[in-house]
Amino acid sequence: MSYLSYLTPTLTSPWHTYLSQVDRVLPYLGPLARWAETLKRPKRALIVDVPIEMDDGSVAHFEGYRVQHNLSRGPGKGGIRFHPDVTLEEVMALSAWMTIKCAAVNLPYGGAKGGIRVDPKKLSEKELERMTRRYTSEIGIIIGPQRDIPAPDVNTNGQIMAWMMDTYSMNTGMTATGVVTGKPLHLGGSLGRVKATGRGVFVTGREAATRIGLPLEGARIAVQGMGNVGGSAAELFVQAGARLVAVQDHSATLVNPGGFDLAKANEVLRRDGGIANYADAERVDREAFWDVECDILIPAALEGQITPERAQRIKAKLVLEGANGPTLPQADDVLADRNVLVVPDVICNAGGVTVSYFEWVQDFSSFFWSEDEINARLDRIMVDALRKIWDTADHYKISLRTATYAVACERILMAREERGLYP
Ligand SMILES: NC(=O)C1=CN([C@@H]2O[C@H](COP(=O)(O)OP(=O)(O)OC[C@H]3O[C@@H](n4cnc5c(N)ncnc54)[C@H](O)[C@@H]3O)[C@@H](O)[C@H]2O)C=CC1
Ligand SMILES: O=C(O)CCC(=O)C(=O)O
Repeated sequence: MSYLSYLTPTLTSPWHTYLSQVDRVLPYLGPLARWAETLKRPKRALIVDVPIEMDDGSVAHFEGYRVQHNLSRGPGKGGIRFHPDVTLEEVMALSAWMTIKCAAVNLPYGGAKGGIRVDPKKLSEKELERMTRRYTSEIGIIIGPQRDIPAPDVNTNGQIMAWMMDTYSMNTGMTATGVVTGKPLHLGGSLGRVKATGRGVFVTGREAATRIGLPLEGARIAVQGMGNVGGSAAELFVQAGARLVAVQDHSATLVNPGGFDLAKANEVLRRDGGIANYADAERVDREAFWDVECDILIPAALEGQITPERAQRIKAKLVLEGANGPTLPQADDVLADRNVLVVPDVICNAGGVTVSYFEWVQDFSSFFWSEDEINARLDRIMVDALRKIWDTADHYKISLRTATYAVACERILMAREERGLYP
C-alpha cells in the first residue's frame, strides 16, 4: 500500500482503513480499476489557520481543514466536524467516504469534508461564532453552492450552518442559501434533515433485518453515540417495537436489559449534553459495552471503534454503521467469520446527505416540499440503493461493504473515464 508523503498513517488510522477498503474492491472493477489511483489521493486539501479573539481579549489559533477528495460526479459535499482529535488525515478519510457514499446513493456530488481541531464545549457561544465565521472565510476560496457544499457532522448543527451561510453570503455579496445544508428551516433548511441520517440507518436496518429474519418487534438494540445520528435512529427503532438496552456516549456507558425510557433519556441528554445522569440503568465499565447482549448494534460516534478484539465479543447479529469508519478492516473479517452482518457506513448513514441533496435542490428551486414527501423519497432512495448493493454482494459473494464500493466506484470511475484525463 502506497502512502502520500505528507501522511504517516498507522494500521488503525482512518485513511489506512479507507485504502484497505479500496484495495478490496479492485478485483471487481474490471478495466475501470486502471483509474483506481484517483481514489487513493484527495484532489485538493486546504489547511487553514483560524485565529480568533477570545472573550478575555487573548488571541487563540485553531487548525482547520477542508478536503475535496473527488469531484468527478459533481460539486464536493460533506460535513464539518469540530473535535479536539480532528487531523488532516482523518478529514481526508471522511472526505473519501463521502465520495463513495454520494455515488452509492447516486447523488450528483463528489466527496468533501472539513473540520477544526477544537473542543467546542470549551468555547463560549460568541467564541464559537467567531471561530466558525473565520473558518468559513478561510475555506471560502474553495466552497460555494456549485463547488463544495458543507453540512453538519460531529459537534456542528443548524446554528453553525446558519453562521457559515451568513458569512459566505456577506463575503460574496449575495444570499447564498445553497452554500451549506442542514440549515435552520427559515434560512432555506429542509424539513426532515435533522433526523435524516438516523432515519436512513433505520430504513437500511429494517431492510437488512427483514432479509436475515430478525423481527424488529422486541429486538434489543445497543447504541454508541446518542447525538444527531444515534439518537434519531434509536427513536425510530423504539417506535418500531425494538428495545434500547445499552447506550454509550462520551459521558458514560449505561445498560438496562428491560429497555430505556427514551423520553426520559432525551430529557437528560437535552439538559446535560450527555447520558451519564440517566437514573434507570446500570452504569458499567466502558469496555463492557461490547459484551452487551443485543440483537442490533449501532455504532454512531467515532471511527475505529470496532477492533478485531471487540468484534470477537459483539453479541449482535446485525451491525448498523451510523458513524463513519467505525469498523477496522480486520474487524470486518472477524465479524464476517462470525456471521454478523454489517451494513456499512457508506450506505447505512447516507440518509443525511440524501436529504441534504433535497435541501440543496429545494434552495435552488425556491420551492419546498412537505416532510412526508421528503421521508417517502428518502425511504425509496435508500431501499433501492440497498437492493442494488445486496444483489451485487450476492452476485460476487462479497460483503455489503465491498459491494457498496463496487457499485459506487463503478459510477465514480466511469465519470472519471468519460471526463478524460486532461482538463
Ligand atoms: N450528522 C450527520 O448528518 C451525519 C453524521 N455521520 C456520522 O455519525 C457519527 C455521529 O455524528 P453526529 O450524531 O452528527 O454527532 P453528534 O455530535 O450529534 O453526536 C456525537 C455522539 O457521539 C458521542 N461520543 C463522542 N465521543 C465518544 C466516545 N469516545 N465514545 C462514545 N461516544 C462518544 C457523543 O457523546 C454524542 O452522543 C459521526 O461518525 C459522523 O461522521 C454520518 C452521516 C451524517
Ligand atoms: O449532509 C451532508 O452533506 C453530509 C453529511 C456527512 O457529513 C456525512 O454523511 O458523513
